[in-house]
Amino acid sequence: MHADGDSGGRALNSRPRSADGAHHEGLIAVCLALLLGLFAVAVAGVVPQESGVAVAIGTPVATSADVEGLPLRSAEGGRTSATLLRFDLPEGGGDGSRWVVRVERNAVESVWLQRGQWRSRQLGFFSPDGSEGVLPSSYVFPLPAGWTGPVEVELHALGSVRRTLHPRVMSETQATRLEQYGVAASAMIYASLFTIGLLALALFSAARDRLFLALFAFTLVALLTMAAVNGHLYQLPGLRAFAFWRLQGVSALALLLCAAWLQMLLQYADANQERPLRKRIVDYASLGLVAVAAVCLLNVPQVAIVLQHVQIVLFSLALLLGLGILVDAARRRVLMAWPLAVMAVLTLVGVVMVELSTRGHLLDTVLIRYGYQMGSVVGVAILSVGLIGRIGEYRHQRDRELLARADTERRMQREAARSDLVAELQAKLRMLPVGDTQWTAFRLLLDRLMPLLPVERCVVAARGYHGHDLLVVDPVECMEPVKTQVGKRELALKRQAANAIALQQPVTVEGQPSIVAIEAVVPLQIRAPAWGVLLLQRAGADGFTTEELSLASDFARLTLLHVDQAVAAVNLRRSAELDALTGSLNRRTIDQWLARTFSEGAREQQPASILFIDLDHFKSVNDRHGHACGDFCLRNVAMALRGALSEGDLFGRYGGEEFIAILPGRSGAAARVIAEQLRMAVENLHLDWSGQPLRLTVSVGVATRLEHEETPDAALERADRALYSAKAHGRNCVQVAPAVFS
Ligand SMILES: Nc1nc2c(ncn2[C@@H]2O[C@H](COP(=O)(O)OP(=O)(O)OP(=O)(O)O)[C@@H](O)[C@H]2O)c(=O)[nH]1
Repeated sequence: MHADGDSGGRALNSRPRSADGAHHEGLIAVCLALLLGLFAVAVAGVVPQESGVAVAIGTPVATSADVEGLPLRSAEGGRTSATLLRFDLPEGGGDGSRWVVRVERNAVESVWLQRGQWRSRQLGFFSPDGSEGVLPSSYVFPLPAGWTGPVEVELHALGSVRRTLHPRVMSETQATRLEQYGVAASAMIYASLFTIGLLALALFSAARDRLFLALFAFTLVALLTMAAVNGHLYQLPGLRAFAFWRLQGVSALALLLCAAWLQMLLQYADANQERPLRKRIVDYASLGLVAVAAVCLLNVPQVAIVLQHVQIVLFSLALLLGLGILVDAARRRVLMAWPLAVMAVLTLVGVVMVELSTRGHLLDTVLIRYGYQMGSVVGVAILSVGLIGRIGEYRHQRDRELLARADTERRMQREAARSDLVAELQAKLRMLPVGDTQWTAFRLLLDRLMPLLPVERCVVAARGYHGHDLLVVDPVECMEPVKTQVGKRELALKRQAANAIALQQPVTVEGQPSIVAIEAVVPLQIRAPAWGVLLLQRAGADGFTTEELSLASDFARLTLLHVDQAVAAVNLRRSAELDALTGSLNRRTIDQWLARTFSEGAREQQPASILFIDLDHFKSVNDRHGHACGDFCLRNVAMALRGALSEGDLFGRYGGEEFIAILPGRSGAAARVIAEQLRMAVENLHLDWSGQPLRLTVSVGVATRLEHEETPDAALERADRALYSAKAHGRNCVQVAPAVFS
């Protein structure tokens, strides 16, 4: 079974939005369109018909009217406008209630009705009367009960800028119904903006993105602006002072809203990064709008008159600029840009309609009055959805970063484990005997590999690797069952060891239908006929990733490399230190040990002795049986002599048929005894060369370090003379050199 896992991270879409994201956006847009449709149908069904008594607008009383309705001119200098309303009142109220004159709430200083001595209460936009109720949408003047038939009444208004009023006569019940509708519409608008504002704050605290703080600010300004436009701002105790700026305050807020809208869109469409020129244009436009808003707050009446004509142009320009940003964003497939663009167009149309109605070109209806505001709220809601959708993009981005970081950390962890393994292999394998080298190396391999791979069992099985069979198991408790399993699978494992790449296969247990584990077989690159495998077993059906398998292969390769190097180094060291024929220490090594033994003996005031051992009449062996027999004898004599020595004694071939034994810590007497043992060991050696028995003897010269001697030269000379003496005494004997030979 091949590993089919990914390489540590799934490929993530790097495009700004996936097809899936576009699909979601479409779904959201459809839902919003449906909601809007439902809303429109509900509004159409709920808005009461503005039926009532026909009102004929008569000749203005104080100033001339140039548009239908009631034109109002600057109130500076105390001028008011008044017009004569003519209507015919049937007997009693339309539905049993009183007749009222209802005028849509427009930004006038004050408005009232007058007929002869009778004068209605005086109502004002900026100073709402407590009796008008919560969130009033009109000025309502109840008419005296006795008025029936043709009635002529003057409508007086005082204002700072030109406004067109649309008075209507209707029953009080109908006026109340219209009023309730207005309250509901404005309450919905404020509540929606308030909720979106709170949502923006919550999103800011969750996502810590300034974009949501900008959305909160935008929503707040929108809420204030709409409350000011509808005249409700001045009902709130804390904000009543805003009435000081009259209409200019409303204009200032509306201009600020336009600036906030542009900045918001810039952030939303991410244009500040991609379109530097447009960002500059939008920044300048926003600055310009803020500057005009600041001028408004100077409260100069002339500015108010000029603004009355200019502000619609500024609003439209801001909306168009925003529309441009949105269309561009929609082309770049920014989430929710198309629905937002549509809402921007609808809002633009709504604003223009309101302006036309203010100027008397259109009837002032509740739908016109609140329609564009509701459109704006829906726009803000769409904007919020678009921005919330961006959270998904942030999440993708963050996921990508987290994955990349996790990947880097994992790679660093593996690199660290790899270099630790190399360092440990180098440090520990240096001085070990060959058999221990392999076991230690594979133990290190498992120790380093297991924390990196979640596995339940790790095994190294090798046969004939540098002459050794090996089975290293982690955890060690599994040794016995693993030994049995490996024994049974020996042939199969040998075949798998010949593969070039790691494989994995399911592990099943008899009687169980499902896979209980996955086993990876990583071949060890050992030269045939030796072979070896690294077996990794993971519980469950989750296989190993190719990355994991290559990691295991890499670690195994490194381990083998270091074992091979260590074994080669040991062999090299041996060949440098040992005599090739007999396997004893060679002359060079013996010289080093001699120097060391003597200097240590002198430093620690310890005795040390030297034995020179020379084969007797060896030339005749060579001559009689040939050099091969001579070599055979040398090997066997060396073995016998080595076997007769104790641990701690050193033995080497000094040259030709001459051997040397170094006996650290041995006095002359002890050395004599050992020399005698060596002599006897050779004498008792029964060799056989091509059916012919061979008997050999050795002569031994013994010398011991004198108290002052730090180097072996003199002692060597004494031992040599003692050997010479032994030869002279008939061979096959031991001679101890006196302290000074005479
Ligand atoms: N086969 C073999 N012979 C060696 C080797 N090294 C030295 N010899 C032989 O050892 C013999 C030494 O002979 P000699 O020095 O005359 O001494 P001997 O015959 O042992 O006689 P004594 O030492 O006086 O008892 C020579 O014939 C060398 O050729 C070796 O590595 N292999």
